[in-house]
Amino acid sequence: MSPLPEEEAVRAALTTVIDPELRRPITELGMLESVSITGRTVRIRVLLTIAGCPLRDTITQDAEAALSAVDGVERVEVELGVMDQAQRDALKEQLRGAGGRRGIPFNDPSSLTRVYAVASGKGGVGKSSVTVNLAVVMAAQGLRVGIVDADVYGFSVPALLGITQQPTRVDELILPPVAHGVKVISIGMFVEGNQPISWRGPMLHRALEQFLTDVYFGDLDALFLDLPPGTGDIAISVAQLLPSSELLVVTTPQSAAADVAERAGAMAAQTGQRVAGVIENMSWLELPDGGRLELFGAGGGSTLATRLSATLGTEIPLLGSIPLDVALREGGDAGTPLVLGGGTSTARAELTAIASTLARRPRGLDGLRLPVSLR
Ligand SMILES: Nc1ncnc2c1ncn2[C@@H]1O[C@H](COP(=O)(O)OP(=O)(O)OP(=O)(O)O)[C@@H](O)[C@H]1O
Repeated sequence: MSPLPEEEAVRAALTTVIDPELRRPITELGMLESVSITGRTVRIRVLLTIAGCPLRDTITQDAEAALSAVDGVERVEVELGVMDQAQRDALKEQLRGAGGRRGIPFNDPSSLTRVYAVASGKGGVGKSSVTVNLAVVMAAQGLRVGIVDADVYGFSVPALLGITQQPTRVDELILPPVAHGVKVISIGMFVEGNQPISWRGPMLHRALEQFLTDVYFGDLDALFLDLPPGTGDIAISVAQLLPSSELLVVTTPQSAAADVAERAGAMAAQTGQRVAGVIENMSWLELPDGGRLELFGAGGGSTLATRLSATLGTEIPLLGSIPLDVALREGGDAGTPLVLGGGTSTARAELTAIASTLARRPRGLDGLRLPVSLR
């Protein structure tokens, strides 16, 4: 018969129970109120941030599983409670840093998060599909990744990632849902059903500012912003609110699409943002005989990269060319991005290669920019 469970082992096991939204061990977040061991029975009391915490069952199950695996434990009882205001304040202070620092954490000089604003000239070129696949690949590679769906009129990121859960609010702090390892916030999570949004520029600016200030992303390696197509208010707000963000410009190979995308990329000359590169999507369709059908023509991506390099006076790379792939569209419809599935495909390989290139780019302090004003 195994020896009776020891408190040290029980507490060690609890460090593996991660709060699904905050993505940190419950033991570090002030959520573990008490542990008691009587013979082979372990009782713990866990404090949730709010009463209706949607992930209470996940936390309970994870704690039960972790404790059951401890030597000598035969019975586990998990009791749930709710933090009081003082405990919530302490948690918020811990998450935000001493003094409950407000402001956009990605602009902090110590932030090492690479911020990529994904832009396109025209709509429907696959900007959102590319964004979610890149983010999911990076998360699968072990990076901490977030997405802000800033495509206010055509928000689609939650559906592409299969998210139906609402963000949890801890007072004014918003905890983003996590899907496939990626923290996601979208304006679509704050509107009823499929309501159209008819906000004007200043409201959009404030909404985006609130996302960037009040949403707790924690330390991220990469943050993607899915912009609306074109060079509208949101693109300008992103440049103002996140001056160190870099643009990724998505286009199809069609020359007309590349022309429009050039305007979106060239905006960087006015905002002082960098362009991290061009991504060509829907580049060709692979035929059953192995041939390629260039449905939308050819060369738009490399033409765009060349022209942006000339306009901006710096080398802008074509990061990759992603073919049309039925599985990519199906994965989006099902909420399970293509890159998660098994099997091989050129689209998957290209997305993975682009994500690796972006993940390798260091974000040093030289990447920091001072805020610009375009008004
Ligand atoms: N490489 C691809 N192969 C097959 N289908 C694709 C590919 N890229 C995107 N699609 C499909 O094309 C449609 C448009 O893609 P998506 O919504 O990602 O574009 P978008 O540029 O973000 O559009 P918008 O900005 O107008 O919302 C979707 O149905 C998506 O599944």
